[in-house]
Amino acid sequence: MRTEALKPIALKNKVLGGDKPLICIPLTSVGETDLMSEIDEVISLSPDMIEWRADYFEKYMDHSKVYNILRCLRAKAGEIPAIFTCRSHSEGGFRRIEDEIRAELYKNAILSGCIDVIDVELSFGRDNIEPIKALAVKTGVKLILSYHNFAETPSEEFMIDKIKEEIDSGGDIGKIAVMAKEQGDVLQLFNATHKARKEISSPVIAISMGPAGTLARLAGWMFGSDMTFASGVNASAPGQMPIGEMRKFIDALMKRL
Ligand SMILES: O=C1C[C@@](O)(C(=O)O)C[C@@H](O)[C@@H]1O
Repeated sequence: MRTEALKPIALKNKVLGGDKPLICIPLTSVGETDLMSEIDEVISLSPDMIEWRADYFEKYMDHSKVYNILRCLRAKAGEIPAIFTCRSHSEGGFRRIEDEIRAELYKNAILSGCIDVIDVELSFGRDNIEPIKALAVKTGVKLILSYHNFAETPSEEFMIDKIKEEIDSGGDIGKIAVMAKEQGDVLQLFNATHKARKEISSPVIAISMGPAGTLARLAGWMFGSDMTFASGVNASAPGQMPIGEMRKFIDALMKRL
């Protein structure tokens, strides 16, 4: 097995794939006014990164409103890097949005100059991913290619292959988020992360969802996961916990290493 040196990615004043795992908080408001106050509340919690889950936003069809939110987010977040995500319904998205519209949202978000990273499902397919990737490369936006499974934790081999496929398909960062039904599933995810880390030089994000997956959200970084998600105002996935609790736990573990 190859052991590739990890190549960290600098995002504003943060490093993905550095010594510390980054903690990201998602924004999940449906309405514009709520979203604006959610941005303020989330920033007051000082996350390492912020993810805008635009699939929650009711006015996703209104270009000028979407652009306005992106500009506000950028202005308020300052040096906190931002991820733009419009999750597909089949992989846990809040609402059903047509592929063409999602592709356009991603392109507009990249061109807005307000975001640092986009998160696109690998299942969006080559024809959709390639033009998004080309635009991202041109503008210096990093691409997370991701896989979500809200039903189960697939086999270790499947998860490792999925991460490799994400990187081979143009992802700067590979991500898997899978449902843990019992603690054995978390062990499986840890093993997959640990092995993938040895074979892949790009940053990796590996998450176990659901209550049984809690340990992976807290300690996944010890096995090679470079980012974890915490709840700010709302959770965007099962098992997310408040950032304060998460930070204390991670800091306690890091101090002893
Ligand atoms: O894919 C992920 C991970 C996640 O699903 C989680 O389990 O924390 C939360 C989502 O907002 C994010 O896009």
